[in-house]
Amino acid sequence: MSATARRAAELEAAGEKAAVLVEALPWLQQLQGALVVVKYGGNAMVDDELKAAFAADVVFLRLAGLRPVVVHGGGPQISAMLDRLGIASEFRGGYRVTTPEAMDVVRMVLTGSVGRELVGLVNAHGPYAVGMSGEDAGLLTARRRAVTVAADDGSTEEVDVGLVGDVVGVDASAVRDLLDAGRVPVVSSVAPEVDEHGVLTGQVLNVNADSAAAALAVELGASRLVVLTDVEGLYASWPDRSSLLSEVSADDLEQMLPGLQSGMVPKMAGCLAAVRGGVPRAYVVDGRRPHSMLVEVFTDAGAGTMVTP
Ligand SMILES: Nc1ncnc2c1ncn2[C@@H]1O[C@H](COP(=O)(O)OP(=O)(O)O)[C@@H](O)[C@H]1O
Ligand SMILES: CC(=O)N[C@@H](CCC(=O)OP(=O)(O)O)C(=O)O
Repeated sequence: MSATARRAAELEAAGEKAAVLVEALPWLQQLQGALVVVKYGGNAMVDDELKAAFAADVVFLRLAGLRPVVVHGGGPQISAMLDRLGIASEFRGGYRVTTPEAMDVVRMVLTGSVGRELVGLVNAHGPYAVGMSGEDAGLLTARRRAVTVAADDGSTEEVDVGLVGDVVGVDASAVRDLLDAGRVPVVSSVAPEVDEHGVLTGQVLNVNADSAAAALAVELGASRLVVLTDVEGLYASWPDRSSLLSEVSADDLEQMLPGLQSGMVPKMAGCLAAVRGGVPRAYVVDGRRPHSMLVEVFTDAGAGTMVTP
């Protein structure tokens, strides 16, 4: 390639980069100060490069004038540790059956390991991230839940999944304090249990991270809930790859919910709860693609599946 042709190619590439920045401009204006809850799922956080790209995206949101809050899972990491310790674990209806022994490991892995790692990756860019769990400053409280599982004959049964909770209370004042101080809260989904009178029992519960993110997004009045996962988005008839939905309304999603499988159950129930609770948009995006969150937030085309009220 001649020097002139190379120069022309460089200028064209620079123009394309500028076009991307210009496309982001209206979104940057619209989203100044907007609170965005980002749920980072365990299956999209098994690769070091992806984790670093995710942390950079979070810092980008913060420096672009948004207010990101990260809620993280860690299902595969919990399963790996349970395996190492020889503790059996299984999922029913998308939720981990959690014995007291497993609960200790869930808490240790989510708050003590996965959360710490994310905080470190974000803070490689500056002192932004502060890790906390649902136990800190009364952030979350939860009540035990049973899980409804569909049998092959079409009937449903209630299954006891042990120390698994639904969020019943959110006190987000500590999260707001951190946001006001310019920090990025990084939250793990372990929550103290309350009884039917709202009294703390002294037990902690394992809360699915999608459900925790949705509850926090509602309480914070978030502008967006972005759920990163290990699939392109929601498929209308999984696993038919031609059935990817770019958009779904809350009403249509509610109809689909009983037919969904495995990890998609709490994820889509969370998105539904978020938009029904006042969050204008919830997105499920492919966390295996680096920077998919930035594409979702700052481009016209978006990525993944958008849930609207
Ligand atoms: N209708 C569906 N659309 C997309 N994925 C589905 C669907 N039904 C089941 N799945 C499965 O759900 C998985 C995502 O859930 P999960 O593994 O719990 O994610 P995460 O770890 O990100 O929370 C996908 O990888 C896919 O295998
Ligand atoms: C009750 C329940 O299933 N809790 C989850 C909590 C972690 C989580 O949600 O992690 P992902 O987002 O990576 O799936 C679990 O034990 O795996």
